This record gives sequence, structure tokens and C-alpha cells, in this order.
Amino acid sequence: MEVFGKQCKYINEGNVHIVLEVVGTDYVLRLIKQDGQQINVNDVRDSVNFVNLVMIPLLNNNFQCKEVIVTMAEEEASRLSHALYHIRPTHRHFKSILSQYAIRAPNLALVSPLCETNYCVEIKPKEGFISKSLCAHSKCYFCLKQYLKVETNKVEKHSSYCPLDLFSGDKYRMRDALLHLIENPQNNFKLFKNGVVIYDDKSDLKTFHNIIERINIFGTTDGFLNFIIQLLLADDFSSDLDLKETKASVKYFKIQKRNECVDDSILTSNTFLYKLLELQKLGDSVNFDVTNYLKHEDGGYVSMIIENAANLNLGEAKDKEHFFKNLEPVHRALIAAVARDCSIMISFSPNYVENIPCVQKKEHKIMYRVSVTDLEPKSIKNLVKRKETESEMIEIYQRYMKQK
Ligand SMILES: O=P(O)(O)O[C@@H]1[C@@H](OP(=O)(O)O)[C@H](OP(=O)(O)O)[C@H](O)[C@H](OP(=O)(O)O)[C@H]1OP(=O)(O)O
Ligand SMILES: Nc1ncnc2c1ncn2[C@@H]1O[C@H](COP(=O)(O)OP(=O)(O)OP(=O)(O)O)[C@@H](O)[C@H]1O
Repeated sequence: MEVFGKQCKYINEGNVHIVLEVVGTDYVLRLIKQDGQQINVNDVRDSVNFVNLVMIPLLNNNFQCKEVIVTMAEEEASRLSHALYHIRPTHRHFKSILSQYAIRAPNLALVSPLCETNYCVEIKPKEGFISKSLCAHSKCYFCLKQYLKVETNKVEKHSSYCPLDLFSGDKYRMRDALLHLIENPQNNFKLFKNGVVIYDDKSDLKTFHNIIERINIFGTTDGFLNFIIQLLLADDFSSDLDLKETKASVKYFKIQKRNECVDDSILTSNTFLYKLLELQKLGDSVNFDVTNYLKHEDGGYVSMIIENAANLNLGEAKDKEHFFKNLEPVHRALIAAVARDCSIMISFSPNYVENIPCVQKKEHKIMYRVSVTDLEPKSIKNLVKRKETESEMIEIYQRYMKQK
């Protein structure tokens, strides 16, 4: 399949974007599905600016390359939509019309096209705390949503993953969270090799351990988990790191099964996960009536947020604080919604390439890159949907608890 005369390969998609690798380059095209609404170029421009000037700096990922808009002829967008149809998963077919505007973004599944073999772990961690609205149930949004997903056959089996374990900062709980993601990946965990998914919710667990052993740098799954945890707890993704081994006695440590989500994170403020959690929590302490804002459509809120960020360095604590203080409650909630639904991409390679940070594991150097994708702004309607989803899942959960 060719776009702009370049060979492209389907990588994956979500509800809003279809992502194509542009073969032989270090970038992807994020095609925008426009079913139901005409996408206008100013909205795409705002969206790209929001990612580049607000979300990436807030996550201190300043070295992450910026997104740019590209424009296709309408016929090209329509040709592409047809060419992709049979490659795409059927449950995503209900949205197939593509906008002529697309986003060119770095290919985050690769450390570098110069590496012979590139791997990438994708984690969609979801909300790492119990929001006020759910406190009464002592359950987090992800864990409660599992009841809704099972009831509506969106997933076959309840996941034992709890985002609060991943965001706990406690290495044993983080290990447990990752193991549960690997056991039942749903749409929250994937492993790529050279841009192709080699482990996801359709795979057999045994293949995962075999893949890790074959990669031949981690030894066992345990070594691999240590590597991921260390990166999630790092504060700076531009330097070399030494992989600290965890004692063998904690191998496959399992926390006792409990019915409540444990919200007692010990993350320190310099870690990447802390910064993500801080953004997710932005919307929780604010009180406003979402329906008031719905009347004005989305009212150019994205450009207002971008204006608020002008002349600030959002990677600096003081500027960040100033920025947060001046945001309207609804804008805080919208930034939080993006942070709650983004994906962390951890790419790594055993192949040495100069000027790329590495993790030293005994005699091995593992090149790495940590970045975040799916940072495009959400619509105000998503905040309304969240409230509706909460009511639905609580009802199903309460029914389930009564029957128990
Ligand atoms: O909030 P949720 O849990 O319903 O998250 C939606 C995701 O569901 P899931 O992660 O499977 O629970 C949902 O993921 P899937 O399409 O189910 O893979 C989307 O990410 C959706 O975002 P958008 O509205 O399309 O921009 C997400 O919606 P918003 O976060 O934008 O509300
Ligand atoms: N820059 C990138 N480089 C490589 N792969 C990517 C990149 N961005 C996204 N992907 C892959 O494509 C998938 C879909 O992208 P993304 O999550 O951004 O879509 P979306 O439609 O915005 O998602 P959602 O359903 O959460 O709204 C991701 O899960 C990831 O596997």
C-alpha cells in the first residue's frame, strides 16, 4: 500500500486513528477516522499543537519528536480507506471514512530504524487512582469497567490488572500489575517486533515467555519485568541507566487477591509515572456542570489551553504550577481525560547504535526509548460519556455483589 508515493504498512488502530508505518522511515501516519463529523484543518492544527506544546512538555518528554499535519487528496483518502478495509479488525469497521488530513508522528515502536531489530511494549495503563466519584465502592475506574466489559461481551474474561498497582511505585505491586497485563492483555498491553504486533490479547501466554527467552537479553520474563519497571520509575529518558537486579526471592511475587483497589502510591515526584498520574488527577478535584459546556460545542477550548501555555516551559515546575492555576476547571478535566487514556510506548533493541540512551544489563547494552502516544485532545462529550459509563458500571457491579 502506498501513501504519498511511499510504501506503508498497517500497524494498529484505536477508536479515532489508524496508524501506518511509513516503511524505511522513522515516522508513522496517524490517519483520522472522520465518520459522523467532517474534520476541519484548524481542528487538526489545534490537536497537533495541543500534543506538541502542552501534553509532551507536561510529561517532560521534550525530546519526543513533534507531530505535523499532512494533507492527502480526497481521492487518496478514499482509496486508502478501501485498501485498508480487509486488513483492519472487523470490530473497528464501523468507522472507515478517512479524513484527508493526517498526522505525521515519530514511529514510537522503533528505537531507531538503524537498529536491526526493534521491540516495543505498549501499555495503556488507564486511571491510576480511585476517583472521588468511585471512592464509595473502593474500586478504581478500570476494575469497575471490567464488570461492564464482561457483561457486554467486550472482553471474555475479567482482568486481574489494577492500574493502582502499576502506579503504586512499589516494585512488587508493579511486577504483579505487569504480569496480570501479560496474562490477559485486552487492549492494555502489546508487544511489537519491528513494528508488527507479536503478542496481544489474541496470543497464548506461553508464547510470551518464549519470545522473551528468544530475545536473549533479559534471560527470563523476570529480567524483562525488571527492565520495564526501572524505565517506568526513571526520571530522565535521555541518559544511560544501570539495570538493578531484584532479589530472586521476589520472583513472580503475587499479592494476595483482594476485593479493593489499594490507593497508596509511593511514587516520587521525579518519576515519569508520577507526572502522568499528576495529570490524570487534574480533573478529579474540580466541580462543574459538564452540560453547560455542551451547549457551546467544543467552543475552541483546545486553542484556549494552547494560549495558556504560550511562553511557558511546562517541563519546569514553576511554569507548570502557573499553567494549572490559570486553567478553567473544564480544561483541567479535559487534560486529565487525555492522560487517563494514553499509551506508554517502551521501545528497546539489543543492537548498539551511537547517541541513543541504553540500559546496561551486565554485559548487554539495551538501547531504549520511552514515549507516549494518543495524546490528542478529547471532546467535551467524552466527559459526559464518562459520567454515563460510571453509572452503568456501578449498577452492574452492585448487582454482581448482591448475587455473590
Ligand atoms: O473512558 P473509557 O474507559 O471509556 O475509555 C475509552 C476506551 O475504552 P477502554 O480503554 O477500552 O476502556 C476506548 O478504547 P477502545 O476503543 O475500547 O480500544 C477509547 O480509547 C476511547 O477514547 P476515544 O473516545 O475514542 O478518544 C476511551 O474513551 P475516553 O477516555 O475518551 O472517554
Ligand atoms: N506514533 C506511533 N508509533 C507507532 N505506533 C503507534 C503510534 N501511535 C499509535 N500507535 C499504535 O497504534 C495504536 C492506535 O493508536 P492510538 O491509540 O493513538 O489510536 P486512537 O484511535 O487515538 O486510540 P483510542 O481508541 O484510545 O482513542 C496504538 O495502540 C499503538 O499500537
